[in-house]
This record gives sequence, structure tokens and C-alpha cells, in this order.
Amino acid sequence: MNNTLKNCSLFLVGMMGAGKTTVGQELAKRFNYRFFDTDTLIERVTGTDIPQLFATQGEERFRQLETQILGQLSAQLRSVISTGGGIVLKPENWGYLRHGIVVWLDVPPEVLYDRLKTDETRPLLKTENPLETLQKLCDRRQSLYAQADLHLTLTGAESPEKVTDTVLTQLPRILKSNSVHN
Ligand SMILES: Nc1ncnc2c1ncn2[C@@H]1O[C@H](COP(=O)(O)OP(=O)(O)OP(=O)(O)O)[C@@H](O)[C@H]1O
Ligand SMILES: O=C(O)C1=C[C@@H](O)[C@@H](O)[C@H](O)C1
Ligand SMILES: [Mg+2]
Repeated sequence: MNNTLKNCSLFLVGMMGAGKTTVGQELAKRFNYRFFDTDTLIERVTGTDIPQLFATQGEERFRQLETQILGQLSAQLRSVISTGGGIVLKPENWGYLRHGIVVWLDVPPEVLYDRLKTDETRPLLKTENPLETLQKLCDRRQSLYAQADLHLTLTGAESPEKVTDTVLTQLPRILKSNSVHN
């Protein structure tokens, strides 16, 4: 199992609520790799939670910190790295993501809404119509997430373990076709 990734790292991207943190932890366990989560690390270095950080310092500051943390993590080998939903927005972040294999967990906005409707920790969803916000964000980001090496189209009914199994099944094909990692 440890050789499956040829020692490089795996980055999970996708919308908020897609399961990056949940599935990332499971993947790290299966590989016996270290697990990092950019959102958690931002909270740790700032000593603030994400809603508070957005409220006091704004999204732009959050995005700067996100890029800094991603840059540091991109030097890690043998790690699974779950990112924040907006990591794909900055072109420079792709320079870092390209240090590993990038997997897009693509979950319909209706499912994301269902998972997050009672969750208070996503400041971008503090709108009058969070479902519509999710739909718009999905539309706007679609072509950015599509730069991932592996696109998993999910219904939302798959368990985190099942999503993990699917990633593991697909990885050999991705590694074969991705000469950077060979
Ligand atoms: N495959 C799944 N099936 C059912 N629920 C799930 C699944 N994956 C994640 N969840 C649930 O959805 C919620 C959001 O999951 P998670 O925090 O892993 O998403 P995320 O992609 O990391 O979001 P963010 O970008 O905001 O960090 C959590 O309550 C989690 O338990
Ligand atoms: O989709 C986004 O832009 C975000 C997703 C979360 O993971 C956090 O990074 C933050 O709430 C912003
Ligand atoms: Mg997360």
C-alpha cells in the first residue's frame, strides 16, 4: 500500500462539505501517511476559528494564509492533505498542488446543502439562500476543480470508506498516466 503513491502526497479538493476532511483522514489511515488539513492548520497558527478569521480579518487574509500553509505542506512527502474548498481559486496554489496527486470530490450542491445546513462554521454560506450560494460557487469553480488529476463524481450516498476505496482503485491508473510522478 505504501508504494501506491510512490511516496508523493495526495491533495483532496472540492466544495465545502464534499468530504475532503472526512475522506482524507480515512485515506491517510489506509496509506499509513500523515494527515494535514489546511483549514485546521490556519486555525492553529492564527489561534482563531475560520468564521472569526473571516469576520475580523476578511477573506483576503484567509486566502493569503491558505497559500502560505499550502506552500509549506507541498514540501511534505507521504502525506494526505485535505484543502479548503477555495484552494483552487488562486493560480499560484496550483503550483503547490502539482507537487502531488490532486483528487476532486465532486458532490452535488443539494447534498452539500443537506450536509451543511445546520453547520455554523462556513462563513461563505451565511447568506439568505445558502443552497443557491452553493450552486453558484459550484458553477464558478467547476472548471478550476476540473484541473485535478482524478475526478470522482459522487452522488453523496457513498460512505467515506467507499469513497476511499474508489480513490485507491483509481490511483494506479492516474499514476501511470501522470509522468511527473513516475
Ligand atoms: N461520504 C459521506 N457521507 C455522508 N456524510 C459525509 C460524507 N463525507 C462527509 N460527510 C459529512 O459532511 C460534513 C462535511 O464533511 P467534511 O468536513 O469532511 O467536508 P469538507 O470537504 O472537508 O468541507 P470544507 O471544505 O468546508 O472543509 C461532515 O458532517 C461529514 O461528517
Ligand atoms: O469553499 C470555500 O471557499 C471555503 C471552504 C472551507 O473549507 C474553508 O476553507 C472556508 O470556509 C472557505
Ligand atoms: Mg474540510
